[in-house]
Amino acid sequence: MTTLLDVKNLWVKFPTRNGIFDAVRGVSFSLGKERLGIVGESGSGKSMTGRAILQLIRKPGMIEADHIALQGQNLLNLSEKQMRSVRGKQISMVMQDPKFSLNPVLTVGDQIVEAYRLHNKASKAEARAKALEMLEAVSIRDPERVMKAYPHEMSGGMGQRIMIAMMLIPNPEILIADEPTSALDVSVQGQVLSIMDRLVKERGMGLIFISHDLNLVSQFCDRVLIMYAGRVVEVCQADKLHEAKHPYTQGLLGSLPKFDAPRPRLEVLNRDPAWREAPSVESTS
Ligand SMILES: Nc1ncnc2c1ncn2[C@@H]1O[C@H](COP(=O)(O)OP(=O)(O)OP(=O)(O)O)[C@@H](O)[C@H]1O
Repeated sequence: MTTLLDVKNLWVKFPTRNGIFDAVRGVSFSLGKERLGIVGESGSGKSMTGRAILQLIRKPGMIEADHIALQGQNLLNLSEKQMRSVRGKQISMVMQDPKFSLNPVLTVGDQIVEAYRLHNKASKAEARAKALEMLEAVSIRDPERVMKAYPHEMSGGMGQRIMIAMMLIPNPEILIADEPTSALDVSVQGQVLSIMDRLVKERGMGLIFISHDLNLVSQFCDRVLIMYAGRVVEVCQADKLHEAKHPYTQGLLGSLPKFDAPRPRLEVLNRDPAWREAPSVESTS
């Protein structure tokens, strides 16, 4: 499999009053043209891992790694200016809530046109035609009308699809989606997922899909990294998640509600302090 991204020994550190807090501790993985899920409970370091790849950790937070290699090029050696061109152009990121990412005072159309012209030499008319095409690609039914609308006039699902359209304009090799569907209801969630799925298949893109939803990730992704306390504790084929070997993953699976076999009480995940330091389990075969 072609490796698009290789992350080796990634640490994200925050100085606090009580010393350095390691939010991400020695995470390593590679990404091909696939859908790679990152799951784990709140605070396990999923978002920080995604943001660190794009060097979007706010100071005084620090990123350290042996390398974060994008097709062989170590991103850690790039200047901020070079990094700006990687962001968006080669790697795009979609966040949970589009309301915070879209500019509220510009129409959707103006924002997409602007994003397109930032990355491509194009006249306004050409950029507009491209914007309409992009909106159609993310299954927006009436793109002419949507172009004239403001972000607050959009539903959550529509806003998220618009964000995905904007992120895809520069044709990135990698899309990092951080809880992209958690604010959406289930039917809209399905639409957004199928759009991302199509893009991975048709464009040969690599997708990092960050989520706390184990069921969703096991159905949608090809492989899954399970994070606990800043580390990857297990790597699994998504469809084999139920055969996971690490007690933390087994605990997470055990604490999911089951609708077909209701239990009087959900299992509580008992965390073993030894999990914080134990080596990660590779169960991809
Ligand atoms: N500026 C900061 N200073 C100190 N600690 C931070 C800072 N930002 C994040 N953290 C800590 O880093 C850890 C990892 O956070 P991260 O957002 O990656 O978790 P997550 O797994 O994505 O959780 P969630 O699912 O809730 O988004 C958390 O314990 C968080 O409190």
